[in-house]
Amino acid sequence: MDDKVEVVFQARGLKRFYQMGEMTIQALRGIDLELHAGELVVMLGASGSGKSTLLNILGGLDSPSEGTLTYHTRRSEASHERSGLDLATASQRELTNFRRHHVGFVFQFYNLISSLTARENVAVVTDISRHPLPPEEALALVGLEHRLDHFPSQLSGGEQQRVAIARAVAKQPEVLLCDEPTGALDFQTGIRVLEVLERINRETGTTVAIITHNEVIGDMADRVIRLRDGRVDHCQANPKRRRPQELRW
Ligand SMILES: Nc1ncnc2c1ncn2[C@@H]1O[C@H](COP(=O)(O)OP(=O)(O)OP(=O)(O)O)[C@@H](O)[C@H]1O
Repeated sequence: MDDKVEVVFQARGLKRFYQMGEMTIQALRGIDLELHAGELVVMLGASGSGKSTLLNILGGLDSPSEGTLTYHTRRSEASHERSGLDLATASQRELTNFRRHHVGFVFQFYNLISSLTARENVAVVTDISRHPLPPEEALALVGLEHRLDHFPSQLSGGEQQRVAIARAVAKQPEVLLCDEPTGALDFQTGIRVLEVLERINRETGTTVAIITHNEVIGDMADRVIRLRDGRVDHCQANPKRRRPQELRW
């Protein structure tokens, strides 16, 4: 491995089982992987391959049944965090702290609060953050500086997703985890959202992981990780990242 690569997540033997009565569903069957600081990773896989399960575990929303998952922060406010936090054995308090200060989430459906404006939806998060961007700045980063006082119902689907991205990046997370961020959007709008994610990665150095079943999106990544049947099938570095506006599907 390149000496300069800084590991943000290291997963070893990650498994996630679901017990459904007599039946055990093996969503993850032993995942080994690393995510690197500052990279843009696309995780591809067929429906049911375990993508969302993995992303939820990386984000501290869920815990593995077996295995280890170490998170290394580049920030220095807590020495135990600096030396690596095992999310598999972390307490609820540590997981809450991790989610609040280190990761941002973007989901297929935007989960905005309908009674709050774009600015207020972002402020909900910045109010409890350690290093927040002003909501106006976060919204400018996603190209919505002219929509600050619009309510979700007054915004298009793509604009709502960009508010959701602004909300996720306003706390200046080290990692941005995106679960099918373009899944509910048409092609043009989806490209616009990918441009925003690419820009955030390029300009702020935030590690970005995007899960999708859309193979084409893999071309904009530094690395593509393919999941199959709860395992990493293949990991591949792209010689060159393509800009989202070059993608077609
Ligand atoms: N809460 C749950 N209870 C039981 N089984 C689950 C649960 N969540 C996921 N699974 C199962 O685990 C497997 C992996 O699911 P997961 O949602 O991670 O796949 P995915 O790759 O994200 O799929 P999709 O692209 O369709 O969203 C599937 O077989 C799914 O049915």
